[in-house]
Amino acid sequence: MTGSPPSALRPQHPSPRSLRGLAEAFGLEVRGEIADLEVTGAALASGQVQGGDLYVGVPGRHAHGADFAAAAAENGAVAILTDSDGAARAAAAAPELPVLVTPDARAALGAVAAWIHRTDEQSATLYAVTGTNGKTSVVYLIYGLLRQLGLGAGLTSTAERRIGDEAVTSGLTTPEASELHALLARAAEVDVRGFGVEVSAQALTRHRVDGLVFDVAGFTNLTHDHLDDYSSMEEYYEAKRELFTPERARRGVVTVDSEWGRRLVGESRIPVTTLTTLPDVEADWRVTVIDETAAATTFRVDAPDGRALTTSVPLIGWYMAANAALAIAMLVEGGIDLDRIAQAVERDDGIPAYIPGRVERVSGDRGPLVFIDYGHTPDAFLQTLRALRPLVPGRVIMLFGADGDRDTTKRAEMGAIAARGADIVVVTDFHPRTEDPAAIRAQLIAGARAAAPDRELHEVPDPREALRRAISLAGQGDVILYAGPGHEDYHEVNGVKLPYSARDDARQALRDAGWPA
Ligand SMILES: CC(=O)N[C@H]1[C@@H](OP(=O)(O)OP(=O)(O)OC[C@H]2O[C@@H](n3ccc(=O)[nH]c3=O)[C@H](O)[C@@H]2O)O[C@H](CO)[C@@H](O)[C@@H]1O[C@H](C)C(=O)N[C@@H](C)C(=O)N[C@H](CCC(=O)O)C(=O)O
Ligand SMILES: Nc1ncnc2c1ncn2[C@@H]1O[C@H](COP(=O)(O)OP(=O)(O)OP(=O)(O)O)[C@@H](O)[C@H]1O
Repeated sequence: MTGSPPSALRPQHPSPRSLRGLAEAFGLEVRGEIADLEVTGAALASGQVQGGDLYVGVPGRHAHGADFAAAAAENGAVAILTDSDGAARAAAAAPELPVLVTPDARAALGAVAAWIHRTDEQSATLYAVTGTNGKTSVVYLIYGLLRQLGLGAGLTSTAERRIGDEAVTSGLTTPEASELHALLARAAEVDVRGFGVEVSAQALTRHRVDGLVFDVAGFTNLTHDHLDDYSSMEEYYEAKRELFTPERARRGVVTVDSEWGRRLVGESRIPVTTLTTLPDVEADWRVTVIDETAAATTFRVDAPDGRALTTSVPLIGWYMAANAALAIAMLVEGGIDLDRIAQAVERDDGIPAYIPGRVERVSGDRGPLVFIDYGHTPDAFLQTLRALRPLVPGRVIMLFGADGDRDTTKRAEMGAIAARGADIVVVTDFHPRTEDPAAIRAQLIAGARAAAPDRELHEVPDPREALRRAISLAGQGDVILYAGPGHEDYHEVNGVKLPYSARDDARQALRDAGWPA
């Protein structure tokens, strides 16, 4: 998400389709005159409607989208697709706007958007990645590898939507189906051969990836998160498992390091191949980390057919090797020969991946190492602290907060893991949204105190000041991990997104402290 409204990548030369044809194809009830109307796109938010769009009005938590029919019409919508309740609302709000009625407009949207954008004729290989942590990373690694192979590539992630070199900042992790199909249509215009999609559990639950079948689905891991949206880990798992069905994907690659991954293999309804980083776990693909430095992680991948590849990623931590290996295995499952990948990575001396805000180093060659990370789950904290510890002789200083209005049950555990794994913790504010920021900090601190009562702990509400405090405590040979903000460029307080880039601020704070950055 961004401080300013995210823009979207859409086809530049859409071929209009008849609205009458759409109504007939989907058996939609029509209210109003649509005889000569043509449609070129679809949008689920009135503010995102462009001329020629079908506006899709769905009920939400706060409002019914059909209530915004007038704004959609003003922006150029040719008609509204909505349910019967929405039809009555639309008639009141924008009597001139034709209405197409369907029982559940959100459920219809994927197929409708695919029809409008002709994405059922898609020729790019589609890769979907799900799991709690690592989705964005794997999607960027797939994109990086495809480009390395000389193939046109695209991606959608929490950080960006990207087609070739063209990128826009993301709103949701997984776009609504209207945006996703428009992206794929744009990708087809520029001959993208492979496209990576980060698929959240919410996307599967909310029809966002409807209207397409992925060629390869990948699974990273499943750990505590989103227990505000799902009532239990079981329910959260079941939402993710949905990706491994023939309606959603043709084949899969499952990381079996976790119990959830092993269970998924048994319950998948599509053929899957397995991957592990653990020596004592059975799997088709095996990943062995060879070397970890502050600049790169080197690893070996053993394929099921006996071939192997040794390479590196300019990313920190064993899990980036796991993420890169998953990307490689998914490409192989998608039809790319492993030897071709091996030649490309050997030629370039590794995989040239850049993942915005994922354990991203902002410090220079003197002073403390400073990494900005997007980790906001207990497991991401744990794994990243583990990855960083061996990189420095000195202390690990961890700076973090926790999202307001999101899963509150993970906070104590996040505090505990930080206090156990770091030498100094600095607790700050991170998107308090509508919650009392002091209460969020108190939950984190309670978790930290319970786990490591003697740990040096600083509570500094303002993130800018907190970062300066962390830097003032650090010297050469120490590392600062600032977990949470990652690539983001805002700090959300009470519904207002204030401009704030942790990466820029950290570089400035380092320079102010006399270190290069
Ligand atoms: C809880 C949830 O899923 N909310 C989603 C929902 O919003 P809502 O129900 O609150 O919508 P609402 O405000 O009642 O409005 C209803 C409808 O009217 C439309 N509207 C509203 C106002 C207006 O002026 N014009 C207009 O058209 C809205 O676009 C919406 O379609 O419909 C919106 C429109 O698509 C989504 O943006 C919004 O996602 C919110 C931002 C969200 O945070 N979702 C989270 C749960 C989420 O999906 N997260 C996952 C996982 C992240 C991860 O990887 O960790 C993700 O994929 O991002
Ligand atoms: N394979 C992994 N296992 C555990 N932790 C990981 C893994 N990969 C990345 N991480 C950690 O999780 C954080 C988020 O990584 P990434 O953005 O790739 O995951 P994600 O699944 O896309 O998360 P989100 O959906 O919240 O964007 C990283 O910044 C890092 O701290």
